[in-house]
Amino acid sequence: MKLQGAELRRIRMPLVAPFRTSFGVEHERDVLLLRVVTDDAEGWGECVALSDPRYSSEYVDGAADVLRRYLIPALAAVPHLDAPAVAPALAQFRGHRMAKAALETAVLDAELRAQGRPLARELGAVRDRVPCGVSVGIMTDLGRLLDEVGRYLDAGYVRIKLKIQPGWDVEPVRAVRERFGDDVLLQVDANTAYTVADARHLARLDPFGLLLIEQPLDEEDLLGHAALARLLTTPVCLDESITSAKSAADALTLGACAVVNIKPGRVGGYLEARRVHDVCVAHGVPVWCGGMLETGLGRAANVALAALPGFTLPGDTSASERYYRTDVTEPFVLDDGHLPVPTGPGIGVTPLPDRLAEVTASTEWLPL
Ligand SMILES: CSCC[C@@H](NC(=O)CCC(=O)O)C(=O)O
Ligand SMILES: [Mg+2]
Repeated sequence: MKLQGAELRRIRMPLVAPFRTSFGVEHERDVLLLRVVTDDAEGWGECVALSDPRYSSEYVDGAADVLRRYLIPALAAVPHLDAPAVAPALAQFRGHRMAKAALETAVLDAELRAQGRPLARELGAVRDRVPCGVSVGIMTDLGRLLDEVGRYLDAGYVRIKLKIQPGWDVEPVRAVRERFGDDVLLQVDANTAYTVADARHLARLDPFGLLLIEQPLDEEDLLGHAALARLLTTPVCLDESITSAKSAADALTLGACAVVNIKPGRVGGYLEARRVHDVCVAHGVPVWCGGMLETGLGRAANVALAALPGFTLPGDTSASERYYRTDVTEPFVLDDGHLPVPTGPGIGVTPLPDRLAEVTASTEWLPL
């Protein structure tokens, strides 16, 4: 393939409700979508970077800038472009994994659409639907939390994840256990809000039979997570710390985690995400697919990834309505707690033109 041009599109997606984590509150997603035009086909990629550099160092304006000035021009120089050629062509630029992931995904989507191959098949999916968990934000009071958890369980979600932070951790977990029982699959996500000095406090979560505690410490503190893992019975899962297959191998070798949350945007794309999966499977470590409040475009690709054999825990692959009143694609609708794996070529979905126009804030065409 030869890259002929690329469109950077910013869309504004209001959330159905504010989503609060230990690093802030999201009311609306300012999403960067990428459409690449090649001589064979077009392809779509969604950049998962948030508006501000609070989850990681990336943010959406920075991703747009690095794509416009460095990443897209670098691909224009590749004579025979295909998805495996993207990462090597971009390796000269440091970091910016979410921006690189969006670009690689768009190239992969175009390549697979041209071949008529679904992404799930390309990645090695073994399932045609995936069980879905849901992420529940930090609330103002326990009553509202329990109402929201009850609604998600009634909707059929097979796993509940609670966002936690100092001052909102043991009590919400206890309240959910007391109201919904010990059989509900339950986990927590701290988004780096604690330090290893909080180990004794975090051990108070151990009696509640959690599946895992996600990213309790700073993303660079692998040794702290290894020390914490020795003090807790709840398995430690890493999210922000795992930025590549190599970093997954390092974390596992150090005993820093027993479970890995795989997010394609965080690790630089779906091809690296598969490598992270393969490393974890080789170590006998379960993985699950994390989420970044993706629209149906990123959601479709995540559901394909979540169908790989090592994804043995329910992911944050919720229905479109968890976050959006109207998605930019046909909505993903929960069916008996599962989402179907897209079967169309490439990521298997495309934006609905009218809906895309409604939410578009800006478009920028980069001729190459
Ligand atoms: C805006 S918070 C995004 C990062 C967070 N993601 C979720 O909690 C799941 C979000 C989703 O369902 O897409 C995480 O650290 O795992
Ligand atoms: Mg997380």
